[in-house]
Amino acid sequence: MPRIAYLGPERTFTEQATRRLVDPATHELIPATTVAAALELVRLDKVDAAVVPVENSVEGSVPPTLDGLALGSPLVAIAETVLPVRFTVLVRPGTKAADVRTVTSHPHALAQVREWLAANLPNAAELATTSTAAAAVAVAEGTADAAITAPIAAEGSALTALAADIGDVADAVTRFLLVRKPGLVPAPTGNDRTSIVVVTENRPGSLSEVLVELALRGIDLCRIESRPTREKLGIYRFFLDFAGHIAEPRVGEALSALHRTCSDVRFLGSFARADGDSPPPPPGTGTAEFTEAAQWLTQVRAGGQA
Ligand SMILES: O=C(O)C(=O)C[C@]1(C(=O)O)C=C[C@@H](O)C=C1
Repeated sequence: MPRIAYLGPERTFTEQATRRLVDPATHELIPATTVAAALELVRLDKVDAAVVPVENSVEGSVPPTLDGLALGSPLVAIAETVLPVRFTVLVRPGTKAADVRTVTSHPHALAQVREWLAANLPNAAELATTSTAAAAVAVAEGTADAAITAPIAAEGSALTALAADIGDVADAVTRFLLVRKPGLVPAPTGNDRTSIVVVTENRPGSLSEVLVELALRGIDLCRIESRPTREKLGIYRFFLDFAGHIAEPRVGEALSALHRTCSDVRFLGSFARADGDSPPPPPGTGTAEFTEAAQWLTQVRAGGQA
């Protein structure tokens, strides 16, 4: 049975995302304590793939996931899913709001309920945990008074809900990736995302040259984000997500151009998009037009044009 690591323990948002991305009846789900640990299990061949959170609509990207994909031996995403994110506040039975001195959760979860905390638990100190489910464990063990968890963490728990269905932004969502070692790229679906990370030279215009390679080919950029390379101040890695699949000529040509001109390009995957529809390629940038233009060039090179 294929083994899939995920950010655990059980009852995290990531576990729910994993259950959407793979069939739990035919895959063994292995909880890992951190994103880095889940990715390491893949690199060490202890599991076949891992599910990790990559970005949230309120708090932005998940830095351990970006760094974990950019550094170390290559890993690629083969699928994604987007989950709605609402939270439950779990306490030990009998605890009232006035008793709560410490509230714990994953930093991304705490960031999404900050207004609720200010209004309802203004005196509680925040403690970071590795996941929302780890926060529930901390409360059960008595190391914190309240946990901000996924709604599913309340099910079958000895803890009780002080509040449910909270979150400062009503329609918050988190996107998760299924990643594995490089292998066959999933077939294009017509609504795909390609993810890459590039390092450019620090000179005027180098980032805009990257963007121009995409713009020239009518490629819709969905996300751009920078993280430090850790070498020295001022040198960054840029994470780019854009519509399209590496099998499409326009995407392939853009990637080849970036490979020629950037200091480093790492392909992080082409896979079916879960967050809406990609716009159709603008005129002149569709697969048929690229194919026709390549045939025309071949003919001209062979002296076939009058
Ligand atoms: O702690 C969890 O339950 C997770 O799956 C992690 C995570 C995240 O990294 O953003 C996932 C979704 C929520 O946004 C809060 C936390």
